[in-house]
Amino acid sequence: MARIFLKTLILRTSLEYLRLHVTFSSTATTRLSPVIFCSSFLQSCSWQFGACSRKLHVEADGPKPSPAAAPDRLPFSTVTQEDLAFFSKILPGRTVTDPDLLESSNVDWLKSVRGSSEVLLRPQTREEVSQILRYCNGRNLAVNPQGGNTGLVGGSVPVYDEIILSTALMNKILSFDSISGILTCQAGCVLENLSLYLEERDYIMPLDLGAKGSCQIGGNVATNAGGLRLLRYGSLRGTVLGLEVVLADGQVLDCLAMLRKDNTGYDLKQLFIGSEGTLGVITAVSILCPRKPKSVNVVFLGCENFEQLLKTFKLCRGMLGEILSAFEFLDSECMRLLNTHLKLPNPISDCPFYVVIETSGSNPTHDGEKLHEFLEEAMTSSLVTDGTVATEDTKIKALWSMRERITEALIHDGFVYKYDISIPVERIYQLVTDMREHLGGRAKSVVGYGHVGDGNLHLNITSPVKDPALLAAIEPFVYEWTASCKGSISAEHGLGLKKRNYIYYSKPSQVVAMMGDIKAMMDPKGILNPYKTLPDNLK
Ligand SMILES: O=C(O)CC[C@@H](O)C(=O)O
Ligand SMILES: [Zn+2]
Repeated sequence: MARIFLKTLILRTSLEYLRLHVTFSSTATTRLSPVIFCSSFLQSCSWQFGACSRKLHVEADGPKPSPAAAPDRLPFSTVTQEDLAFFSKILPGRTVTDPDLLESSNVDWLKSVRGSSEVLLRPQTREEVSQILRYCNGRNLAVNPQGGNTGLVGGSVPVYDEIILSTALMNKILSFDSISGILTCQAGCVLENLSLYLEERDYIMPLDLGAKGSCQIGGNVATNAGGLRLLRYGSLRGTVLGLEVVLADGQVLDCLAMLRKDNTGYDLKQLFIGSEGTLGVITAVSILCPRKPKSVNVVFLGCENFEQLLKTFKLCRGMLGEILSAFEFLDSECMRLLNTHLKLPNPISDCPFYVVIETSGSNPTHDGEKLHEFLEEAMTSSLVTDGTVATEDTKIKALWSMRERITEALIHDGFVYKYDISIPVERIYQLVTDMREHLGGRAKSVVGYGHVGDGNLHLNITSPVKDPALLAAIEPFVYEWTASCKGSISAEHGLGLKKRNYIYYSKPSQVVAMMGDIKAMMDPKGILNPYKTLPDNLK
């Protein structure tokens, strides 16, 4: 009975309220409820599935960093032939000095920060990392720890000639406990590979990012990456159970607990989560993984204004409760860029705002019923004006790409100024509106998208080329606006090189000074990822 009811409801819904193409999913024989979906949209974008947006590289002739962005080079030693001989001895065949091979490690994914390192080290074990750091500390050589190099704030590349210490070859899974769901692996494991490994065992990673095909778990933890599943599974500060870290002087700090509960003193691993490689190099991680949901649905909806979108979020939380796993948004400007630059067609009719809602649960019938009830309520109360639903994997990926590939679409629009703000959710879009008004016609595009469920806005502004006058109009306006709402000027991307000097907009000087004390205690010579995270002039 329930299934027939569902079928009737969704068909009625689609006919009366949604202008949609109705097709049946490939699982329609086992599930009676039809899937509402635009099939032409799916065909046209099927080629790009699995192609992680961060894998698409733009040409390597991007702009050089502005001199103002980098402080003067600190008095570290420079790498000598003797140093290279030492590295080659401990890392035979894994000490890279060929400038062509170093090129992609010297420049960030956005091509906005470019270092001039002459050596890239590729250790495979914590012992090798320990030997490298002990040596560099003794010689006063600066080190830039690097994971997948997908960061957006210039934290993952050298600023000058720092030695690049890549974790890419530290890519072994060390253990997985199928009862507790605790995974322990080396820091260089690529997030997508971990996800595939876990999915075969009926588990998933607690985090998911657009950059999953390239980013590494060590970098994710070092930056406390947020991403698309945070609403459901919380931040890495909760799901990371243990870390192994090599300190600046080469000591190995074993905090690799595999326990959910451990109140024996200070939780030192938290110091390294989000410290962007400035306090130690993470070499292994243990992380609590959720069970793979048996039923996943994704809905793509259109709203007339941001107020309706927020009401939809409130309704969604109330009606979907425990099965809600993501609530993301994009504005019509993002849609325009997806259409123009990536040729991704809008799966629904044009609307000022779009929402991606994901549900994950253990009972497809129960989840389907809840979702349909929510959709009916959202449509009858005119909170949403159009929409489409997917339950089948390929179609789910197609809808997700409308959200995940915005970063890539922006790269094709011009030089991108990126802001990653968290403020009380009611106000997140006001910043975009105010910025548009403030800039007038000076920017090429001003777009807003992000994680509504986490109160996290991604405000991105583009110009045909790098434009210092535009930057001067954006900053400090954007930071002052954020501080006036007691928000964070970096919700999930970190401070890196680009945002380090704006830390005071979100943290009191006393707190920043204490961060400086911790850095001085743990890395007295300051060799680990210099010029990042901490401001140039500690107050
Ligand atoms: O490109 C950005 O500004 C945001 C990237 C990422 O955090 C996202 O949520 O898509
Ligand atoms: Zn994000």
